[in-house]
Amino acid sequence: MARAFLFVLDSFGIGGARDAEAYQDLGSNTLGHIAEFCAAGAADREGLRDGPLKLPNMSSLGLMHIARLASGDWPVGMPVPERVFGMHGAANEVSRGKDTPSGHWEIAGTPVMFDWGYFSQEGDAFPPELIEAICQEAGLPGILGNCHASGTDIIARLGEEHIRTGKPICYTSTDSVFQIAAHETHFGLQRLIDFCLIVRKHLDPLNIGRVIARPFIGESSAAFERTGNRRDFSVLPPEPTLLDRLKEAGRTVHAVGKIGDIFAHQGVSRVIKANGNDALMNATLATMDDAQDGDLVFTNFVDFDMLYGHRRDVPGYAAALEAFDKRLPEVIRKMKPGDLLILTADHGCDPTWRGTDHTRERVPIMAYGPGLPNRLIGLRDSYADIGETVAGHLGIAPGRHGRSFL
Ligand SMILES: O=P(O)(O)O[C@H]1O[C@H](CO)[C@@H](O)[C@H]1O
Ligand SMILES: [Mn+2]
Ligand SMILES: [Mn+2]
Repeated sequence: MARAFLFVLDSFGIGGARDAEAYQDLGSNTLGHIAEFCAAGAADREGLRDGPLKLPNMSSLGLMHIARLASGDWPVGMPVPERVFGMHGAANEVSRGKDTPSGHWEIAGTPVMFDWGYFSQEGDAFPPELIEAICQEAGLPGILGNCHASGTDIIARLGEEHIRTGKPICYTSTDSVFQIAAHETHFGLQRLIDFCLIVRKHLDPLNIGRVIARPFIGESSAAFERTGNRRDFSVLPPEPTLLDRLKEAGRTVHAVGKIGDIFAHQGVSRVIKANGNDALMNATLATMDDAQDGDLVFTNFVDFDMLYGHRRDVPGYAAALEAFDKRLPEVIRKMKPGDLLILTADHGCDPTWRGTDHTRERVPIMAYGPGLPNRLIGLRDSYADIGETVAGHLGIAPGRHGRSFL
């Protein structure tokens, strides 16, 4: 039994999704394209990184073999190790949304078998009666934005007008989200959170997955910067997840980073917040020291997606992967006999792809533990196999979806 450590590298897809075409994502491959750019010298950035993508530790856990299995090609310019350790494979997503909650809930054994609500791509994104209702309830003069946008672009474009008028910036994406950007001091962080809660209530009938608070600071367009005070207000998962099942069995679920928010705090025993992948890794390592036999430590590493994937920043994404990889031995050193570590992702966000949205891809599964056999677990039909593997490892009853690969 011992403990389970489940790490989601947010948006670290590996291409090859069977249904990618339906999302206009045929050919997208987050790892594959980053490796290609790096090998071609197109991801060099002075003071940050250069040359081919270097992920020796994840490669030892089977990443190269997984990539070839999932998309047919070895990642360009990356050595293939002779020996790999642990169990490794790739998974398809059965949930229809290529978004964070769908991905995480499916990883936790609960696929999303219904369609989320989405906002219009043409004209105004939000229905006028919704805007009227939320502004009236919050006592606001109106909103800015009302469109599909990239979060950093829209604050650069509308942030000054927001400060002048007091109107929050509301935008969406191809995810089922209503995002609200507002200045931390001019508008106020608490006021932003209160507004999000009002909006959350009005969106439940529209089946929108998340309202996200996007606070920022700075005094002019060029200086605006989003802060670590982001908050996600999610609807509840459609069924009890692995987290609820563990909690019910008396286990402690340690949720590091945005995991608590993603699960609307259902099945979460402890929330450990940290801002940035490095701080998230530190928090995870500290939590590994606290975790008892039978516990789950569940961490989301958000920077890959938020800072680099959506921003279409290939050198940034590559450097973040290399930094993560470098710290993996610290994790391995903390593992005790009987522990299980699984690295995976929730969807893709290919930084070389058009637009700024997620991409429909397969995700890697790298499972490692002292004494775990070394073998390929193939292409899994659902991310739910990951949650069921954790359930089996921690000795709780199987759930309704997926099956353990142990
Ligand atoms: O462009 P930003 O604000 O980072 O938004 C991105 O982040 C959202 C939530 O992860 C996604 O839906 C995507 O739109
Ligand atoms: Mn995500
Ligand atoms: Mn995202």
